[in-house]
Amino acid sequence: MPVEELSDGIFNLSIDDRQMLATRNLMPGISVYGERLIVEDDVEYRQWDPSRSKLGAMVLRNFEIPLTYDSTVLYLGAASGTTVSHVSDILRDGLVYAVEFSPRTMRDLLQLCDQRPNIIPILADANKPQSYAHIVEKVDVIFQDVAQPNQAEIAAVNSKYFLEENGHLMLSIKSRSIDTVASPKKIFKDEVRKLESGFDVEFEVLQRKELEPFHEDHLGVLARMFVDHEEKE
Ligand SMILES: C[S@@+](CC[C@H](N)C(=O)[O-])C[C@H]1O[C@@H](n2cnc3c(N)ncnc32)[C@H](O)[C@@H]1O
Repeated sequence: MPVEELSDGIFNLSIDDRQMLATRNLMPGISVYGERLIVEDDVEYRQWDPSRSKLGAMVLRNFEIPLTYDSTVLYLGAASGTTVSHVSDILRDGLVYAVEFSPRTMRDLLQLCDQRPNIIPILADANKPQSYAHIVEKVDVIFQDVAQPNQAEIAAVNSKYFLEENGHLMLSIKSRSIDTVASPKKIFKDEVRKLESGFDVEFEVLQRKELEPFHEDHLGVLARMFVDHEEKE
């Protein structure tokens, strides 16, 4: 079975002429959400369904994924950990801080954390980074999937607290969480403009693409935080 590494720890498997996105399973033998496990050359992979994961969709939409085996990541909007589990697979020697504000969902996430030592669960509102500043160190990457009206602001305020110099922000923007009536294209343009110049941290937007056909009315954004204003000139 041909296996192609698309990015560090992220694979495309060709099975019976069909392509399958996958990560290498950090916990062999354990399926997290009913996904398929495939063994090839003594390595076990876990199928990664892009229609259940904005990050998975971003991989298939050819974003440059800034994650490596030893990255530290702040993940905002972890839910029960479907995508966090794949981030955990990728970060074999790294760490992911997983923030989720729903106590009920957090209970499922805690079960995942029991199995995986590189996930630190945090029950908190991503609007209040000061409430978890005593737990989270500086990170290489922030990934955000929170479906809130102030998505860009949440990304900016967390980046200011936690993102390393030249660190990357990966953001999924859901237009319908911002405005159900306005055109998604206009909303996306406004949100990207806010990221570029609307806050006291500024970002260089490196890639922006809609996440269809996997997620309707969602924009994926990859950005790098400017260290200071001079660098931008
Ligand atoms: C679309 S789901 C995330 C799915 C998840 N990223 C995945 O791919 O497995 C959005 C999650 O963000 C959480 N959320 C929304 N607003 C939040 C906030 N302000 N702080 C923390 N979590 C939030 C919701 O409770 C929900 O679980």
